[in-house]
Amino acid sequence: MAVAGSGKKETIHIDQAYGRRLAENVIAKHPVPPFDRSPYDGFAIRAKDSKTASRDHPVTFRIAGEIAAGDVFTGEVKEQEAVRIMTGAQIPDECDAVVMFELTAEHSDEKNKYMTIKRPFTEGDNVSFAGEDTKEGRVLVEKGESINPGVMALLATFGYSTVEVAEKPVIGVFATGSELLDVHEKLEPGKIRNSNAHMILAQIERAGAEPLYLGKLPDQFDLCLSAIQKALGKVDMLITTGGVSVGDYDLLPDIYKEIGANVLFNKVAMRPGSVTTVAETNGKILFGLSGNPSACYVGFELFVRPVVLHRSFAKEPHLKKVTARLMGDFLKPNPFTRFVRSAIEIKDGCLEVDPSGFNKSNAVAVLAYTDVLMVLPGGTRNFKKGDMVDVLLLDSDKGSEWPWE
Ligand SMILES: Nc1nc2c(c(=O)[nH]1)N[C@H]1C(S)=C(S)[C@@H](COP(=O)(O)OP(=O)(O)OC[C@H]3O[C@@H](n4cnc5c(N)ncnc54)[C@H](O)[C@@H]3O)O[C@H]1N2
Ligand code: MOO
Ligand SMILES: [Mg+2]
Repeated sequence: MAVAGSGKKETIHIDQAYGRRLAENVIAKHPVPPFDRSPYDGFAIRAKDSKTASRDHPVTFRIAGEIAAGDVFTGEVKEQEAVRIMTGAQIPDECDAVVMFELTAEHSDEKNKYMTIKRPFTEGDNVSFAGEDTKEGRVLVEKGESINPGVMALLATFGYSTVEVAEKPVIGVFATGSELLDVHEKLEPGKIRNSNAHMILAQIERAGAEPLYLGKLPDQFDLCLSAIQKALGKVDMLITTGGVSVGDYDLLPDIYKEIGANVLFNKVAMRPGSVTTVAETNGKILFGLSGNPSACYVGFELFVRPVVLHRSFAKEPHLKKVTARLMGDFLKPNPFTRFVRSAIEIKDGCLEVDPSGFNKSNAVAVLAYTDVLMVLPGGTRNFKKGDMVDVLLLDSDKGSEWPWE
């Protein structure tokens, strides 16, 4: 976690807050509701005045006034008096119950308006009490949590016109590979379009960081070296895809050496993404993700995303782990822990995981239907339909502390 660094805060306007992560606790600055109020359109009464009311002996109240939501009743409510009150309006001090319009009958004479009821009410009937939702001083949402629409409601409730949030780390992205074409270019022999960059830019956004696309680089040492050196000044972290394995044109390992980066690891016992390399130089983290799309995708979610969340004060920065039932056999042996890109659905009240389809490290089609990474531990094999397995949720803003026990 030392290398992961620490997060920075910034203060933003509430209108920009949706989707960001809190850098401060959201505290109830006053009780909610702030005053006893009516949950119905009806009449506020003193419950004791209704004690004798029954079908045969209705009790009559003189209507002493009316209060709309936003108004406050200034008079005094006396014995056998009621005040017309609307939903959300503050209940007059002397009153302690509310009768819905539907349970009253109204009439009037030359001087006054009246209403009658045919049943008694007790103190507190139909009162929405001050503080029943939340008491003052309660921590409602903790620093590090994501600001969802409900949190937006709380920020507004308590007058947070500005809010402290985690600054989004800026993550630069280079796609490396002389075979790469831009998205608008026509296919030509031996070439493919650069899909990883667009995928990673979206993953960066999903993780809550700021993507900075720096372009694609051909597999030429000097060019890559100077581009990476230059880019480091502009970003908090730098992702490259491709060129990280043992091929003649896999230049990243030598580039890390040349810039004197501290390589934290350059292989991981997992599939896909075994070539994932992470290095650090002057407080900047370099993620050397695989060129293979599925391996690149998994490398991001397992290694980059947790760093983003850690810097955003999330207490559980790793992907949320839950269990699911396998929808079909997965018989392949797993010499190393496998993270299978899979879809999920709910069937008979149970989460089911479908790992079917072409699922190699270079697979791209499956990614469009990937909701989870199904975790099959190293040293296992022959998973059967119906087996319970761990899955890591990709679209949840909740996390796990450390999901891969
Ligand atoms: N002799 C060995 N060969 C390989 C090993 C090994 O251990 N020994 N590891 C294999 C594994 S596992 C993987 S994963 C790949 C990793 O390769 P690199 O990260 O070096 O990536 P590249 O060689 O540049 O490209 C691999 C593959 O991905 C395609 N690619 C690259 N960039 C993109 C992009 N931006 N968008 C879409 N596709 C991309 C590229 O054309 C290649 O097909 O190495 C194995 N080899
Ligand atoms: O790193 Mo490779 O993705 O294990 O296939
Ligand atoms: Mg390679």
